[in-house]
Amino acid sequence: MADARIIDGKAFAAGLRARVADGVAALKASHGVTPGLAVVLVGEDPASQVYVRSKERALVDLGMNSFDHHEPADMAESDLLALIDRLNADPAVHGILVQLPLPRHIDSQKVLGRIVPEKDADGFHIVNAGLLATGQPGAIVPCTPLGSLLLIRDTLGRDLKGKRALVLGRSNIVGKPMAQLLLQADCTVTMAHSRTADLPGECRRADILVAAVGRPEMVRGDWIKPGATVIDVGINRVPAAEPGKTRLVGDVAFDEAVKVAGAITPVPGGVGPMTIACLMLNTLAAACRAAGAPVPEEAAALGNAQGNAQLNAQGMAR
Ligand SMILES: Nc1nc2c(c(=O)[nH]1)N[C@@H](CN(C=O)c1ccc(C(=O)N[C@@H](CCC(=O)O)C(=O)O)cc1)CN2
Ligand SMILES: [Mg+2]
Repeated sequence: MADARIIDGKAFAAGLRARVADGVAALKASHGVTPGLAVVLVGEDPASQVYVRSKERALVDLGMNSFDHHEPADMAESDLLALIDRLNADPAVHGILVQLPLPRHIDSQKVLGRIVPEKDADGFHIVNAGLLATGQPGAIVPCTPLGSLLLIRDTLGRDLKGKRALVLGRSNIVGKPMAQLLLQADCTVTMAHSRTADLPGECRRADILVAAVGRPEMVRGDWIKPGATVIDVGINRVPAAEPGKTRLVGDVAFDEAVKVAGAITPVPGGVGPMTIACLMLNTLAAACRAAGAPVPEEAAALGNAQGNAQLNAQGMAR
């Protein structure tokens, strides 16, 4: 069997960013509105600093406003909540992003829950989770699962009806929303996790396998159904062969899986770049909603007939 097609998330993300830039220009021209995202970073975690810088650069590159709030690690939770309140009230701010993880003395759920749902660019608020779970078009969808769905659609086409999908991992920010998106796309969805019996057997039944457990190379080649589409959400840093160096691996043993799968995302260069591109898309969508302009279809990402009918009714489908 030929090796799997490598799904180029970096290239797809570049195309998506170009479409977002076009949408930003169109919104400026039609409504005189420049989308703006407040980027809140608390503390000096080096990885978070890198991600936040990439987000701020992407915003400016695509013609949007970046409102940067870099706060000290010992910031009081009450001060962070007060900052969120100010951003909620600011009409120039269409989206608010609080980089995770937050320092341990701050209750992340409390902070994320303080963001008004319509500015929740990450889609982490329980109102957005509820809208997604009930299949409503106004949901802001978390960036990593949204990006994963866009890659799956690009690989398999938009009709995913009847496909068996397995989501490995049950986090609120990846596993659960990913399962909801696949369910709405009419897949038969299984959620698996560390306590699942016969995990390899469950995986082997899946036409679409999304791995989001945070365990380096846990999914082996012989866990994969021949020809399956494999989406590897894991970003794990492990020691490299060269002493003192590290390298990135996913949750899937890529060298084994590539020989069995039909298509597979690499790490790096697969799902990762989609996360920031989808944050840009969600920011544009939030600004469109605030301005009463049509929302880009990719941001809604409802793959089912019901969702598309709802979108058509609002003149949003492409
Ligand atoms: N508020 C949020 N916090 C965090 C999120 C998030 O979506 N919202 N996700 C992660 C970090 N993250 C963005 O914030 C992120 C992680 C990875 C990548 C990425 O492009 N990865 C590259 C590899 C990068 C490298 O070499 O280290 C890839 O996979 O190709 C983008 C964004 C946690 N926090
Ligand atoms: Mg990747």
